Amino acid sequence: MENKSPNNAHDSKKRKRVDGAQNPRSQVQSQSPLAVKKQKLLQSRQNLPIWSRQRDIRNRLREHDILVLSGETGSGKSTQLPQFLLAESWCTGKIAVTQPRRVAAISLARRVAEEMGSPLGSSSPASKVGYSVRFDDNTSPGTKIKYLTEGMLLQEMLRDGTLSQYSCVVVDEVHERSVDVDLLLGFLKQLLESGKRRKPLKIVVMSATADVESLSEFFSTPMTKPEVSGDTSNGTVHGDDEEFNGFSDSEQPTPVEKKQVSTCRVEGRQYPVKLHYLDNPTEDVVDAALQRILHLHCKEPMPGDILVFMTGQEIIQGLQKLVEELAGNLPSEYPRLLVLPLFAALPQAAQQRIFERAPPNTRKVILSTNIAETSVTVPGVRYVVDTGKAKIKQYRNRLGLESLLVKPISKSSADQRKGRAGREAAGQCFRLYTQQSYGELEKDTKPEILRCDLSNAVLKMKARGVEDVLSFPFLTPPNREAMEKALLQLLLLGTLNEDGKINDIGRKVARLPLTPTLGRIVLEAARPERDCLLEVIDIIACLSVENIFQPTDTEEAREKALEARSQLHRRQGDHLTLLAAVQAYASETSDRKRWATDHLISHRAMQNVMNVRKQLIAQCKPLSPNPTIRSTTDEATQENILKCFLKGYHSNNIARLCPDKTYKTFAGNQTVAIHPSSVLFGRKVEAVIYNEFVFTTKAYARGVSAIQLKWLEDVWGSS
Ligand SMILES: Nc1ncnc2c1ncn2[C@@H]1O[C@H](COP(=O)(O)OP(=O)(O)OP(=O)(O)O)[C@@H](O)[C@H]1O
Repeated sequence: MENKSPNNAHDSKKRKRVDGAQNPRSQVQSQSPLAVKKQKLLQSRQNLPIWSRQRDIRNRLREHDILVLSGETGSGKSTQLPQFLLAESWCTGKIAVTQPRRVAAISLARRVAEEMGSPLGSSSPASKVGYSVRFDDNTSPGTKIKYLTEGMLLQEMLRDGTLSQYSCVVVDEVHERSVDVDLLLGFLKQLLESGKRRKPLKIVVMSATADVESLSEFFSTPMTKPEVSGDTSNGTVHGDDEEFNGFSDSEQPTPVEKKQVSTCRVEGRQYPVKLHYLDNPTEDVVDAALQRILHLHCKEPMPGDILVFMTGQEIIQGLQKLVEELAGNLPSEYPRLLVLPLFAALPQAAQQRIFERAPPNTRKVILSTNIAETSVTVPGVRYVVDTGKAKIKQYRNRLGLESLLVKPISKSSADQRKGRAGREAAGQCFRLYTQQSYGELEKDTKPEILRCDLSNAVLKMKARGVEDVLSFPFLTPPNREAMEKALLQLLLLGTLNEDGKINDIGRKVARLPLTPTLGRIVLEAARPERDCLLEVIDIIACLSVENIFQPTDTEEAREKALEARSQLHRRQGDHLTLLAAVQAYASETSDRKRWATDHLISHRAMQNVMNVRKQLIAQCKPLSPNPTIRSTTDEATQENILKCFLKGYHSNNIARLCPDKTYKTFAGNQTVAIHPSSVLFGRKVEAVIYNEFVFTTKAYARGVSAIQLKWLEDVWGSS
């Protein structure tokens, strides 16, 4: 039968096998699934617009240290450019490729490993491609190309200031302008100008919508005075490059050579994307998305998956329910619908499901926040539905409050969203707004540094030895008031000394993969007086993942949840309730999944909590090598746990009850209500701490616990 097969591909495979029989070496090669896949992907790589620019790009980087590369979405920047550079004689170390988000870092590493015929990450010492994201370092000693989040590269810079293991840093999707990317650009500029690297370091900055002019100017204009006054007191190891001690304040400015920056534009994309707008604005964007999904599903041929951009987790889960209900009622001749949510707090394994091909006769519908907006290729997606909105972080200096607000996206974001279609074949993008509304959008999203709490950024700068943070080379300098506020907050947290220098606590906090606030809470818990490190880690692990409690959006659901979780609820509030849930889950030895279902708790979120908890315990070992396990029914322990949070939250996340029975925040004197999801909902206590200030129909505090005002003296009085 096999011999008579008319299938050419099959024949050619067979021919290869016959050839291989004569040459054992090629037999091994031709049979290795990795090599077969590599060969198969080579063809598509060669069709990418960037392929023909390979020689040009390599030449530019031989002559220049800095390249600003722009090119349309899907032209091949993220996957191809690092591979082009591997064979260059200057490339003796690794190539770091930063991404704004872990979902992109992981999926790009997986794709590039396939393209190179390499195993991924730590799965084999022979692996050439890996990734590193918070709580997951998947690299091997042989890793040459490492995709990592911007935050992870900043963490690496705290340990190795000259990035001595790298020959090249590619800063991808720079248009997103996260705080981390802005810090990274500043540090890289300082590093290049310091002349402290023995081996060359090449920098590539790229994006589809990069502001090439500002970036070139930023890198080519020398700093008048180098700003880094190296912090060597933390025992930093700098690898085999010369130590990057920076410059002390007393040193005279050294003339810095003007850097030549090369710029390059890659034109074109492989497949077109047809754009559609609404004729009239819609009032109900969720309903418009639902209608569009069903219309596409019923009218458009298979295959063709749908990617929908929504604002946040709750709205995504709501729409998921609606789509699933309606899809369940469709006549059987229609293909099946598989709805997959995607948002930041979702565990990694669940996020990665979107990259699996849909089962036969099934259409994938991915409901995503803007985390799938840049860099990712979701296999199978032909249609993008864009609601035109995103949750955007907003910081109000005066109040010291950071909140997430739903706002219209920028043109640049809309174009990135559109670019998620047309990556494997021609695609279509449905914008659920009018063409006029598109015209009215801002060109770019405002850099995060102009609209967020800067304490994390400032602590990172201080930990890296930047004394005068106000003159750090920022692509867009942040508001001075916000910087001063951050400095003050770090001082109140006890991470800086009165003279503004980082202290031991600050250094320890900067090394934890947590915000300064959460890091300070952990450090407080490790103090012998408090001695509740493991318990606080359990709570912080919960705060680092999606909500562990199943949503209760109706009164009936709320009552059911109250009953199911009654044994876990703690009258002191949500922090100790989370702790009770984690401890009960961890001690469940028979059937954890069942336990989670019975308590209306997400098993998936709990698995993630266990993972984060394990990693935080490992990272906190230096703080307390043998932490005690405390009885959490003991009142003194409960009080200590809450005092640790009070220490970290300081006056920012505290509200007290006023005579008119409303709660008012300490910072800003804002009226705030306890969120209905809290176990303290409806209760009146003298004061509360809370994890989040959110504004939906009104201002709410979420993740709330009761505290006593008399604790303040004990907590804030101590260093
Ligand atoms: N995981 C994947 N599965 C299938 N095809 C992929 C995958 N990743 C990349 N590709 C293919 O490679 C092309 C180039 O992707 P790449 O991410 O390198 O482009 P890019 O220029 O960086 O795009 P963007 O600016 O949108 O991030 C995609 O359009 C797609 O055809």
